[in-house]
Amino acid sequence: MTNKQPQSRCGFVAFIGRPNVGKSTLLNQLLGQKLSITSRKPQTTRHRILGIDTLDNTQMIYVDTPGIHKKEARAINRLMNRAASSSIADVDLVVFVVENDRWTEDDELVLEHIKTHNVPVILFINKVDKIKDKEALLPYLQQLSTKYAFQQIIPGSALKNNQVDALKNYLLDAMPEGDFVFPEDYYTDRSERFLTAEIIREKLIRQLGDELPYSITVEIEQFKMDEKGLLRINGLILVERSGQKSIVIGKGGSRLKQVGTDARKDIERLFAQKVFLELWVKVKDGWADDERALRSLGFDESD
Ligand SMILES: Nc1nc2c(ncn2[C@@H]2O[C@H](COP(=O)(O)OP(=O)(O)OP(=O)(O)O)[C@@H](O)[C@H]2O)c(=O)[nH]1
Repeated sequence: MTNKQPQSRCGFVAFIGRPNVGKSTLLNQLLGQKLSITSRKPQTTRHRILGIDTLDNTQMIYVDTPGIHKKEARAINRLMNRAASSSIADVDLVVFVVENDRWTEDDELVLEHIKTHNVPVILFINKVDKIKDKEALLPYLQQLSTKYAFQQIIPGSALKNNQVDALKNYLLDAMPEGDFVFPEDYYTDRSERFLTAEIIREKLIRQLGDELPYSITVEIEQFKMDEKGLLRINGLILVERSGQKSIVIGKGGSRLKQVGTDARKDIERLFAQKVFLELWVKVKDGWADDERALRSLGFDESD
């Protein structure tokens, strides 16, 4: 018998539900500290955001969908829901979040929307901590189970972290076999890195003014939360000539240090999070033998 390696699994999970039912809170709980960075950013739920949860050989990519509410629902087949539906169309599982004790017209609309896609749906009934007498939930559960052939109905509380593990275990089991889409240390989408790179670039421009060539680029090499809850970021500043490198670094490293300090403060404010930022400067000339940089330019071996 061959010694078979455990097959990796990877899938997309969409979170959907009317506004205020607790989707962000639930995502935060599922991801632990990982997503709290994203969620503290204003307006995240307006956009589709990704949280990436990699556990052993399984990677789950959480897709948050924009809230659906009545006004917008009138245009349900148009604009706003394009984002939501595209994220439903290509996911492996949908987590439909509703509130403990009431099923509203908006919930119905969300369900109608979900029904148009042939994906398995888990119903998470949130905020049950608000209900003193749990028995009172039973008729509601009964009622909901007749609405759709949900894979699973899980009553719980995102806020109190109640039954969130049960949901997570279900998600883990439901992920199809496949390679990871993101590196293991990715827990947010690229926009986090992009914003960070932009802040560093802005500080460089401010520090260097006219001395700075347009073509300076910043790459975020590492973006990772350590076990102490410190966000560790390594930024690589790419310049075109070695003369520019010394300009960026400044006398005794003073300029780069200033850029780093200013950027770190802004990044900390953006993510509401302590940050450790390290910056390096490299000359782009070396790109020819830098595989990563070549890839970022769109070349690979098959070209
Ligand atoms: N009691 C209780 N409150 C909760 C629970 N989950 C979330 N909330 C509260 O409900 C409110 C809305 O939660 P969010 O996570 O922001 O809801 P959302 O669905 O992401 O909302 P949108 O961003 O508008 O789509 C917040 O005040 C949360 O603290 C829960 O399990 N129990």
